[in-house]
Amino acid sequence: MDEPVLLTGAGGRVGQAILRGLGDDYDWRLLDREPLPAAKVPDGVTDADRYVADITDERAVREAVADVGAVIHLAGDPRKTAPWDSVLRNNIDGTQVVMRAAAEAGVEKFAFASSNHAVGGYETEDRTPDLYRPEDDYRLDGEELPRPGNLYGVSKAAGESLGRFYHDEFDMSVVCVRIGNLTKDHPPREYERGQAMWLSHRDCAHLFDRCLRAEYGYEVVYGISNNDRRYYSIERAREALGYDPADNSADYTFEGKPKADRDTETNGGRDDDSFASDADRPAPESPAEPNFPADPDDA
Ligand SMILES: NC(=O)C1=CN([C@@H]2O[C@H](COP(=O)(O)OP(=O)(O)OC[C@H]3O[C@@H](n4cnc5c(N)ncnc54)[C@H](O)[C@@H]3O)[C@@H](O)[C@H]2O)C=CC1
Ligand SMILES: O=C1O[C@H](COP(=O)(O)O)[C@@H](O)[C@H](O)[C@H]1O
Repeated sequence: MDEPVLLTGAGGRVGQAILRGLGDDYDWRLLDREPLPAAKVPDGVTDADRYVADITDERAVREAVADVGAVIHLAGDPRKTAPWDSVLRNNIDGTQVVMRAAAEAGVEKFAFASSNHAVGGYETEDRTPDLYRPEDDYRLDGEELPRPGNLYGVSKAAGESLGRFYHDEFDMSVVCVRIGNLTKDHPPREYERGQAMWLSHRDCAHLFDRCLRAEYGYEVVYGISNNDRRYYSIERAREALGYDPADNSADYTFEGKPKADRDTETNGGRDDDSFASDADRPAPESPAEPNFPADPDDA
């Protein structure tokens, strides 16, 4: 892609996984309502390409999307316990502002961070916990209707619907990635559901790279690694996008330790957590903590 790529929510966990993997591969324009410390910004991204703005600010968003070829839209409230006023503002209203601005500016490709929680309602009592185990062959493939298990999931289903609308009305290519559970260096520990939907950092970066490079119309895909345990199919992501994940939660013990003789995740080839290639840059205070209060059951 020759034009810049706008990344919203660039300072967060997913944004940083993408930038650590693909920092050198695109001309990035970064938007976040929190100022990004230098350690979170790839080399070569100028101050002019860093927007400190809320995604509900239409003017700022229009400025940020001008002349970009693609948008990866991550900004929002990621909490599964998020209250309605927050998801309404940050996830639904904010997503509509970003998608409309992108469509009206003639952006070619738009990748939207949807969530496993858009379909959490399929995890019924009679299906769980078997669903999370490798022997179980139940699969969601992205063709099913959304079935949110919480209001956060409702907001993600709304984002998918907005994507459908802006694809149909403006012919913008839209891919909605129902992201599983992103953790760094190892799958979620002692958590069957989390291990079934693990998305490693390098697979996350690779998947969004494919969202920027592949040709598609409107797609809903699952964003998980190649886990033996899984109830999401990654076939559509493979077919439509050319996704070819490298990681598998089965290569780790239930406690999250790498099993012997496996190729441990390399963090996109970088051996630390930051972009600080020169000694003058401050080290990150902490790796990409979410700026909403944590979900109570997240350790
Ligand atoms: N981390 C995960 O495992 C998953 C994440 N997702 C989705 O991916 C996206 C990113 O999630 P994380 O990186 O985990 O969250 P995060 O909380 O670490 O990062 C979100 C970033 O967006 C920014 N932001 C939030 N609201 C904003 C607004 N109104 N205007 C401008 N910036 C705003 C925050 O400052 C933050 O830097 C979210 O949409 C989330 O729902 C979906 C499924 C799983
Ligand atoms: O959408 C999201 O999902 C992941 C995984 O969900 P969980 O119920 O297993 O915690 C969550 O970690 C992330 O914060 C959220 O945005």
